[in-house]
Amino acid sequence: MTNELLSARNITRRFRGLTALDQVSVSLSRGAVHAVIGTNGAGKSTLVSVLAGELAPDEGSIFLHQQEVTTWPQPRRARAGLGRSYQRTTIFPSLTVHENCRLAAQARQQHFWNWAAPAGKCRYSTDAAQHALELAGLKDDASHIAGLLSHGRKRQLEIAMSLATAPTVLLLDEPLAGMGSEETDRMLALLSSLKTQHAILLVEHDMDAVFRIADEITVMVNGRVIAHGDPQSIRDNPEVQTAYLGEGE
Ligand SMILES: Nc1ncnc2c1ncn2[C@@H]1O[C@H](COP(=O)(O)OP(=O)(O)OP(=O)(O)O)[C@@H](O)[C@H]1O
Repeated sequence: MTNELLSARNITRRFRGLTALDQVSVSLSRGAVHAVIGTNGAGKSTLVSVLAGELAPDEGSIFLHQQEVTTWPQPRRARAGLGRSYQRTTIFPSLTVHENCRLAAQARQQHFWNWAAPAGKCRYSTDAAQHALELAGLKDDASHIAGLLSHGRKRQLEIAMSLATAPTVLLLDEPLAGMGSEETDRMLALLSSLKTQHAILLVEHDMDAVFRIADEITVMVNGRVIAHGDPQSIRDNPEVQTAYLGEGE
């Protein structure tokens, strides 16, 4: 049985005259963190948006669980197991941690006959929220007001909200941005524990963290993939050193 849960083949996306993605291919497998790195404007966030179904590609194909989903909109991909987090926090600050997760779960599970039902009465979403909080290490924060959490905990909550939708694939756009070293350590431990059951794509600028956590790395420059491989081969790749990491690093 293949562990490949998502693959994108030869994706091109243009914004008027600019080619933000140029024939980009990536594959995500259960049990692996696949980091996508690159300079500012390389196309990393565009790639995440195309994979998530928020932006349509001009060319190329996307497969989720071996099924072609290229034309599926984002909600349908989410229901099929694709979860994502954003560069900026997207929580509801006045609700509790548990309520945030419950709403995320309910959004996936929503049926026309229970739109009017109070969220707290929906057994599925309450259980899914509880499970997500446990997975994300936020069980003890369940009753806390989300807006009062530390920055690191807010990012954890975003991942918990994504987990509440029961995804198999997680697309994480800079989950470590703005974190101190302790928060980074905690998030990396969380990603390590999640990867056993999920395929994870990690867009990240923190190179130390990338080389600590990634099983494979794709390097992008100006919309193109210039290298792909295990962390050691990326570190040793002269084109990567010149174009991105800086010679001598
Ligand atoms: N909606 C849009 N309309 C026009 N151009 C866009 C749009 N979104 C992205 N771009 C351009 O596409 C290119 C790739 O942007 P993208 O945000 O994907 O890069 P990135 O690698 O994520 O950068 P960063 O690391 O700074 O977040 C950039 O030149 C950007 O200006």
